Amino acid sequence: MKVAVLGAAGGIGQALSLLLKTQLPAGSELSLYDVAPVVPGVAVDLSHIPTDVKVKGFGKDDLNTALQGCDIVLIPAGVPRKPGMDRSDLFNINAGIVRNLVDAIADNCPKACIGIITNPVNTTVAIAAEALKAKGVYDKNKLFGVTTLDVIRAETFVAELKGLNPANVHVPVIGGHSGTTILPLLSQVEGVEFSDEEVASLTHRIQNAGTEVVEAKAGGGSATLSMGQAAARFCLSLVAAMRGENVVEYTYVETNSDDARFFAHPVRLSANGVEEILSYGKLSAFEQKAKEDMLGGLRGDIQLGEDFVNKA
Ligand SMILES: NC(=O)C1=CN([C@@H]2O[C@H](COP(=O)(O)OP(=O)(O)OC[C@H]3O[C@@H](n4cnc5c(N)ncnc54)[C@H](O)[C@@H]3O)[C@@H](O)[C@H]2O)C=CC1
Ligand SMILES: O=C([O-])CC(=O)C(=O)O
Repeated sequence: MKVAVLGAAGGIGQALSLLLKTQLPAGSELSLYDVAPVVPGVAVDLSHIPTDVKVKGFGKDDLNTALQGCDIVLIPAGVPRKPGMDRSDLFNINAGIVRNLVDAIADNCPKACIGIITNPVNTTVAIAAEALKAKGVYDKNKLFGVTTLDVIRAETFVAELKGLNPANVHVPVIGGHSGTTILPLLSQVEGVEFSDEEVASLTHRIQNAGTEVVEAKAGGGSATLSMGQAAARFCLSLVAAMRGENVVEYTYVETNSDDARFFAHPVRLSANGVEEILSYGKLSAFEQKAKEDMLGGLRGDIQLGEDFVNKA
C-alpha cells in the first residue's frame, strides 16, 4: 500500500503523517510532498520511528516522483482560516493549489483514491472532479471529501453531554463541510434521547466547531491535530476496504440524489473506492428543514468549483 500526503509539512500533514507511520499495515510506503523546504526533514524525523512503513520526503520540484505508484493520495495542502474568515474565503488561494495537485495525480497515479481535506471542501472536491474529467480519468468512486472531522466532533460532543464513552457513540453527519451545510442526524443516535433545545444547541456546536478552534488558536491556524486523527481514520478505513474488509464511512462523494451533486453520505468502501452509497435514512422534521434550507448554498459552492475549471 502506498499513500501520499500532499501538504505533508503543514499542521495537518505532520500529524496525519505521524499517525500513518505508526498505523499503516506493515510493508506500506508513505510519500510526503510539500513546497515547504522542511519536508525532507519531516520524512527523516518520521523514518526514525521503528515501524515497517517506509517514509520518503519530496520537495517542491518532485511532485511527479512522489505520486508514482500511489494507491491513496490525501491532500491537506493549502492555507487555513484565521479568525473572522469563512472557509469560502480560502477559495482564491486553495482552488489553484488543488487544481495543480489533482492534475499531477491524473498524470502519475490516475487510479488512486483521492481524499480532499483542503478547504473549502464543498468546492475543492468539485474542482478535483472537473480537473480529473478534463484529463479523461475521473472515477467518481475514487474521489472523497474528507468530512470525518465532523463525525468525530459530533461523537465527542454527544458523549460529553450525555456522560457516555465516545467510543460507543455513533453520529451520522451528512451534507457538506461548512456552516449549516454540516448536518448531524441526532435523531438517529442509538440509545440517546435529546430535548429540542439540546438538538438545536448540539447541531449549532457541531456546525461551528471549526470556528471554535480557529478562535481559540487566535490567528495561529485551524484544527490540525483532530483533523490529523480524522484523516488517518478515513485513510485507514480505505486501506482496510482495499484489503477486503467491509467498512462504512461518512464522506462527501458524488451522488445521483436530488440533494446536490456532492453530498456526504454513509458509503460502503471496497478495493475500488465507493462500493455503494447508502441511504442516510429518515430525517426528523428539524433535520429535514435544516437540509432544505442549506441545499441552495451547497449547490452554489459546488457550481463555483465546476466553473473554476470549466470557465477558466
Ligand atoms: N476537511 C477538513 O475537515 C479540514 C480542512 N482543513 C483545511 O486543510 C488545509 C491545511 O490546513 P493546515 O494543515 O492547518 O495548514 P498549514 O498551513 O499548517 O499547512 C499547509 C501546508 O500546505 C503546504 N502547501 C501550500 N501549497 C502547496 C502546494 N502547492 N503543494 C504542496 N503543499 C503545499 C504548505 O507549505 C504547508 O506546509 C486548509 O485549507 C484547512 O482549511 C483544516 C481542518 C479541517
Ligand atoms: O474550520 C476550519 O477552517 C477548518 C475546518 O474545516 C474544520 O476545523 O472543520
